[in-house]
Amino acid sequence: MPEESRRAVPTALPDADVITSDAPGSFPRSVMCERHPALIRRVIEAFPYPSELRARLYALREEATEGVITPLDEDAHDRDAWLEWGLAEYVGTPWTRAPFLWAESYFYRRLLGALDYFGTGPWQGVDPFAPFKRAELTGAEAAAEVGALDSLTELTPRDRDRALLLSSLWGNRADLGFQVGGGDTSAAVPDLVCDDSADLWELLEARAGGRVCLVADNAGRELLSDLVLIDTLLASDRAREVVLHVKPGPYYVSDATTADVLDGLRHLCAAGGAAERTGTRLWRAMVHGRLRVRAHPFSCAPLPYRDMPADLAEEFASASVTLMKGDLNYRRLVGDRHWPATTPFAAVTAYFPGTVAALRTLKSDVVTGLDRAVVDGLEAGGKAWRTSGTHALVQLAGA
Ligand SMILES: O=P(O)(O)OC[C@@]1(O)O[C@H](CO)[C@@H](O)[C@@H]1O
Repeated sequence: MPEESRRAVPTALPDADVITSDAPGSFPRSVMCERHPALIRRVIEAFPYPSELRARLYALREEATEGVITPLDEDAHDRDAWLEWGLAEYVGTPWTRAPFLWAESYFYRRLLGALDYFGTGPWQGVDPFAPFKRAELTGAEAAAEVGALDSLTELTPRDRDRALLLSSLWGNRADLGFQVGGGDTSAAVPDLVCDDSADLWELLEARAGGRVCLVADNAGRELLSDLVLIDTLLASDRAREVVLHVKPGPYYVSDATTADVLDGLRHLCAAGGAAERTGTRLWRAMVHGRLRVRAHPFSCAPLPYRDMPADLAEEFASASVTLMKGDLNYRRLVGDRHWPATTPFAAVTAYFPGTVAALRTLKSDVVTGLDRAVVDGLEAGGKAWRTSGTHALVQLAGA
């Protein structure tokens, strides 16, 4: 079994195979062999890349769908990090045989490399996903959600809290990689297969005045709702400080970077009404240090959080709660394995330093912490409830 984590999983947990994209017809296989080629096609259509960059993208598409993993260039700036993350072990392995989490992450690193994102030439730092993220931020849905902030004042504080948490959770379905794969983001608020939100708000009240870490997922609409959630935590002093973890570079199409946070803030400030007041408070919070943005290299690592470095563990340990947003962060939090869905969430996150809450729309196979009856009901429904984006969860552990 390929090693997904570099640290042994405690024996108290059920034996669960690491998820790979080896099985024909599986969701991971469709991501590696259909969604990624579709993404390469969309990126090429979105930019007037010169032929040598297009050729590299086509070569990556061939390698990542039918070939074996090849190493980074000797002079790659992050080669040591990737060697630390297991690159030498996987070179020569068919992409579909490596852990899905590892291979998918490496695909995005290689895509940036193919486009000279880390180079010193004219394409340095050009985010290949920027057009998609920008279009989502300026789209009709985002405008409607921003406009809805004006009516939040009509809600009771409790209802406002619930609405904001659901918005942050619901926003997670709007990830562009999911949409590239034909995911439906138009359905109503996702069914909650597990809902610890009441306990989460109770904990935030009890630990008022602490530091909340929010590990962001997608830019655009999801990030806007995360920013509004952060504002309400700061304005109500349920958080003295919020540390917003973003990615150090473009990742998984729509994952948020610092540039996306600034785009989101400017979008709120320019929207007028309650959105403008929210954006202005958040801008001031950043200036005065109550809202800090962090872009740790491990946020783009191909490994589970079980392998996180000490400095990141210390930061999460110091938080009153760490809010983990999205599907990819969930996979990294619990370990991307074929866990039985009833495996206790507390058991698979027992390693995590401090209290952690996952807010996630289900868009991939892994899930834990569900009641048997809920699983039986979902399975009876016959639909691809794990990957369709129609269900979501709020799970809390380590309180
Ligand atoms: O973390 P997000 O944005 O909620 O979702 C990311 C994600 O669901 O998209 C990929 C498929 O496109 C999955 O492999 C991955 O987990």
